[in-house]
Amino acid sequence: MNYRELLKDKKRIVVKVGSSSLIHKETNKLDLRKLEVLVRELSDLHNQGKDVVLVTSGAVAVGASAFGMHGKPVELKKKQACSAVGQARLMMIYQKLFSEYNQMAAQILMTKNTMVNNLNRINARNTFEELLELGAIPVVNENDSISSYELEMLESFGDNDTLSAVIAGLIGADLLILLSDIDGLFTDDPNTNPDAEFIDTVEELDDRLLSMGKGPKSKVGTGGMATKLTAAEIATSAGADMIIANGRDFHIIHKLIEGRKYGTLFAGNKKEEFYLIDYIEKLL
Ligand SMILES: Nc1ncnc2c1ncn2[C@@H]1O[C@H](COP(=O)(O)OP(=O)(O)O)[C@@H](O)[C@H]1O
Ligand SMILES: N[C@@H](CCC(=O)OP(=O)(O)O)C(=O)O
Repeated sequence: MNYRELLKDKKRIVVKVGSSSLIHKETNKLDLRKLEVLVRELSDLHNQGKDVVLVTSGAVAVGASAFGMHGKPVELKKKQACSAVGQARLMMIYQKLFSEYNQMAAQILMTKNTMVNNLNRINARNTFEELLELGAIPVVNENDSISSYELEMLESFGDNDTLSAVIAGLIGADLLILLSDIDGLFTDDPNTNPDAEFIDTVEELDDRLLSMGKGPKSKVGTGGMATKLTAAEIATSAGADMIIANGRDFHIIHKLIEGRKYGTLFAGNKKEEFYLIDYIEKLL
């Protein structure tokens, strides 16, 4: 049997969408038609009886456009102010769209610090479990406007790729889907190397594969593929399958669940002794 055919039986699915998949590049404003498709796809997964968690970026970009800024701000406190305004707007729109499909959207804002602290981590897990039990769809982002730990340690925001994998591990998800502006993992960044080859399936993440995303990281300026491969390491070690696919058209979500061949699939490979905290500490 084709491994991808098993995807239709997944019960608990985390979907992460990057800013680039949600925002009109020219204006930094939300692509509302795409958001509608995203929400409809997730609502339908939920109607199929699956637990669904959405990890969404976009707060800084939406806030920047609300303030009339051109492009995303560089200065940290400006980014924080933008995320405070943008997160509220983003959530208002998700709430409205999910309610049109009779779904209950719930907001959870997290920081790495939340995950390191044992009590906070257990609280977060309990909240996710209760929300899913009650039939809500948690909508998650980093708590950018107050995430002082990351600011002190890294002087920049963390990223939602690793956050979504940590959440997948925390709640025992069996599938993580990262929707990006690229078709999946290539042997090198295809935007800079025309000879880069597409990788369909990764059964075992080894150092050679992990290094493929590292080089181009500095060139692309964002997390790029490096953070997606870190996410793959966490999610697959926790036992979840992970897919990186193109978020150009969010209809891809149901196509992936149907087992159709899009994106790069990383097969879950649960480590005998998997302790999420070990992986989180490596990120700090
Ligand atoms: N080995 C690779 N395979 C595919 N894409 C890569 C690779 N290395 C770097 N990239 C870059 O990663 C980008 C996607 O990451 P990113 O810009 O952070 O997207 P998102 O906003 O969706 O998280 C691609 O557009 C591509 O330029
Ligand atoms: N938390 C930030 C985005 C962080 C992030 O990982 O962004 P992206 O690389 O677009 O997924 C925001 O909402 O603007």
